Amino acid sequence: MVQVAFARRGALAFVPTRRILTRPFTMSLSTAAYAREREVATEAVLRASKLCTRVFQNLVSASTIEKKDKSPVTIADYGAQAVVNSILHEAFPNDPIVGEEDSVELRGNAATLDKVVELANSVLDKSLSSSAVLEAIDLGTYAGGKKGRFWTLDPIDGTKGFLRGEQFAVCLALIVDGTVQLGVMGCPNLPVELSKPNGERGCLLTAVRGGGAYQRSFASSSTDKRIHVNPATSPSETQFCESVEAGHSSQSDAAAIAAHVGITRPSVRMDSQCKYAVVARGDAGAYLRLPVSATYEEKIWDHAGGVLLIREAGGSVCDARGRELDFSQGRTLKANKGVVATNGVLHEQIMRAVESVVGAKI
Ligand SMILES: Nc1ncnc2c1ncn2[C@@H]1O[C@H](COP(=O)(O)O)[C@@H](O)[C@H]1OP(=O)(O)O
Ligand SMILES: [Mg+2]
Ligand SMILES: [Mg+2]
Ligand SMILES: [Mg+2]
Repeated sequence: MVQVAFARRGALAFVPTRRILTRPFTMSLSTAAYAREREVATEAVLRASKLCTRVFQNLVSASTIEKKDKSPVTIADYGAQAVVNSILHEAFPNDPIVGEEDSVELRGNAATLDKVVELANSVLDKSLSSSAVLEAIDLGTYAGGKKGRFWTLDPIDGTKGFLRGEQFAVCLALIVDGTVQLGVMGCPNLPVELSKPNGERGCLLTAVRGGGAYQRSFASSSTDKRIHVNPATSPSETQFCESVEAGHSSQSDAAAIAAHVGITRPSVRMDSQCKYAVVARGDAGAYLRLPVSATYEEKIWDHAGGVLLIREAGGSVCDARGRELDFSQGRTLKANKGVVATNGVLHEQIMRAVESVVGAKI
């Protein structure tokens, strides 16, 4: 517990200086806060990531069906949600889950359900029946809210990126009384080093509140390495990161904001919460998500883990109006509009530009 206290504000004053200097901000995983949750979440996300990669390699072209909202959803989304929910429920049977998917369409499609069951069982140590898989998926129907502890899951964030063979992420976070305490993100297609796109791919990113942000590669021998945001003090030294989909975030407003702060490098465009990961590890200076619709409400599972990663890597996050993101409002971030995540140093400067470009219209 002593080592954990080093990372907590307030506890620092009681720790002798020499010990701070010799073991700065280190955490022992066995004694850290939420250690068991982190272990279980990591296991769940890695198994779900394996399932997604298997689907992409073998089945994706044959198995895309359409949800009523027309967004693509594959057997991988369902399978990953079944796997993560089932592992979470076994370890923490009293914890509710806010998950993106539900089983409604799957219940009317026996052939697809069979594939989902086979897939889920291929990465689990047990054999779930069809009804157990449906029940596991529907553990994700919790409404969220201000009080208590719950998980939020996006089994595949960036389904469009997944279908294109580009970036997607399995995103899991633990929220307690409205505050994100743990985030675990599996990014199967993300290069371990962005500058080496043909190098090793597959990253696990983890953050515990007050305990730092870490990355390791999917390779089994890999160990967690602490990550930090880019130290750039001038916007011109860095670039923005934004959605591939112009319908999810205004790329023209982002270009205007970049021009305003003197960024000349093109934005890094990628799908999913991988954008939070690349800002947290310093590949980009900021992630802008700028509203294109007056009515769209961001979902908590699209942001919870990523926001914690940014903060624990030394960065800052708020919405496009400068408000704190509020994860206590239910399944959506209905009190917020858009998201701006930065390396911290550049936050005020970027927010001034955001205000001047989009302030009047959001
Ligand atoms: N109009 C919209 N504005 C912002 N985000 C959206 C919109 N429609 C869908 N999304 C969500 O954006 C996320 C992907 O973002 P990105 O483009 O950054 O990868 C998905 O979770 C997707 O939700 P859904 O999974 O329900 O389709
Ligand atoms: Mg979706
Ligand atoms: Mg999503
Ligand atoms: Mg999704």
